[in-house]
Amino acid sequence: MSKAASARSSPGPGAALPPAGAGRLVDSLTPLLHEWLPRQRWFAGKGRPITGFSAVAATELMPPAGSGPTPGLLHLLVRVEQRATPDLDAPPVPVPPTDDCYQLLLGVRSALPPELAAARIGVVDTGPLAGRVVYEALHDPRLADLLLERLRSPGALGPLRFDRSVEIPAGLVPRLLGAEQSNSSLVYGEEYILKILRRVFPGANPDLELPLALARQGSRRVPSPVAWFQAVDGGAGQEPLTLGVLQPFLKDSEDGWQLALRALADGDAFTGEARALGRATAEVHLALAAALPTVSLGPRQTANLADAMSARLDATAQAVPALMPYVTGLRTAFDALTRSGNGHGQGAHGSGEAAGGGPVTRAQRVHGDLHLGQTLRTPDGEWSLIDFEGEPARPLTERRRPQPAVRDVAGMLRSFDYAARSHEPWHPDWAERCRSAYCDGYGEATGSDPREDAALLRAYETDKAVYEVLYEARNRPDWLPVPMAAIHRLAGHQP
Ligand SMILES: Nc1ncnc2c1ncn2[C@@H]1O[C@H](COP(=O)(O)OP(=O)(O)O)[C@@H](O)[C@H]1O
Ligand SMILES: O=P(O)(O)O[C@H]1O[C@H](CO)[C@@H](O[C@H]2O[C@H](CO)[C@@H](O)[C@H](O)[C@H]2O)[C@H](O)[C@H]1O
Repeated sequence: MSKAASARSSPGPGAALPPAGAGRLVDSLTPLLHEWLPRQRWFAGKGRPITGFSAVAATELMPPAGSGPTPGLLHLLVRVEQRATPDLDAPPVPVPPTDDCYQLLLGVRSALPPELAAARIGVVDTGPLAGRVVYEALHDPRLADLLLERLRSPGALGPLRFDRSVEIPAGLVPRLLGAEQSNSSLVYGEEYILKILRRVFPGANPDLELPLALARQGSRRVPSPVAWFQAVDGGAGQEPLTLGVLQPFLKDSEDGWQLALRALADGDAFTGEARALGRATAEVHLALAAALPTVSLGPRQTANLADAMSARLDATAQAVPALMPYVTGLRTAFDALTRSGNGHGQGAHGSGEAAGGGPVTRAQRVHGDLHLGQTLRTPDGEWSLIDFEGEPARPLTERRRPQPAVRDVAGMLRSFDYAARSHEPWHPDWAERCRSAYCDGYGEATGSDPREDAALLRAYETDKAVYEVLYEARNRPDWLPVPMAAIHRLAGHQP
């Protein structure tokens, strides 16, 4: 971030509220947030009652007007406390209490025009905004425009710091992308896309950190960030929270998921694209390994990896009882990681022996949640990777740890299976051929086929399918049969 324009005081109105004011504001919004927040797709704490809201920071990007049509824009960082309670319809499970921090951008008006009706959160009862309507600001072009203005002129505003690495043109017309996301994104003038992170954490967010590192490396496989904003004043030595990243918008690109479904519908093989995707993934991995530290995982760390996968399996089976009959079969994939002589450790990403014997696995920074929906093919036929946030449900420290690169390969292999399974009739051969072509392409670019790391690949594929079971149970219960079919296969049950 050192090359970025440095923070200096920012033009225009706006100010941070003092802690007491921020607290009063969030208290007055609490009844509305209770009702609205759990309904948002990006709210990660679904299925558990909210026990409280508290203010981390509140900043007026545009102070609410006393009256008249001018909208105010409030930037809130809100801590959401949730009790440890049973999850879904499952028997009690040890889901620990959480207090996650969410980023909210709220518009404030005295009356909401009809075109913003869908963005309405509600009318505030008490406190400084009593009688005003608050709404999801990203739906309001005037407020989306204001956010871009902040990014165009780097500087500090209370706890918020806006940085940019290039000049950004003014007057780009904003549009909000569809709601099916873990975060929220605004496209400006079909030239840039601003991703607003919703659940935010102290520490460098890989969604900014990795594209910046790849840009330094000269990688053309990832759109490089041109501006970003953070909260820097988290108190008591807390690291900054990454809040948003602006990147070039890949106009007229299509994502790999849509293209794969279209190929299935048209009876096309998709193997050429799968091979190209394998090469693109490999190129990103090579660039990440060159840009950021890599480590070797010895037998003990590999055993820890297997234990963590096993623990996730147990916790998920508690939360989603349909997984229970498969636990023993699935665990064999994790147990195999701790045995030597099983093909693990022979490929490019797991090579050599530890001093005391046993395999050594190479680990590096990875994408962490790679699937077809995270790939974009531009009109010139090139593939890019996006969304380096990692699996949103995992802690940031875990997501930022170097990991075996086959983890991403496994994610993409799962995705070909997902695509085939979500098409009627099911085409298992289509998925098999794509999976194979993807590994071929990956091997061509790295000189080593990921299938050589058979045990590691199977373990990661199993771990990913377990993650997907929980993800679908929480977010899209209708999709649960898709990962469950893979669970059936990976556990060694008869078709
Ligand atoms: N640079 C880009 N160019 C074009 N479209 C993009 C770009 N980045 C993201 N998108 C689109 O925005 C969607 C959401 O972005 P993503 O980073 O995956 O957000 P989330 O973490 O909320 O899922 C993607 O599925 C893709 O369609
Ligand atoms: O929101 P993100 O894109 O960061 O990722 C989450 O949502 C994904 C679904 O939108 C989910 O991916 C799963 O479904 C995909 C099809 O919609 C499929 O291609 C993936 O293979 C499958 O894992 C992802 O796991 C989740 O983290």
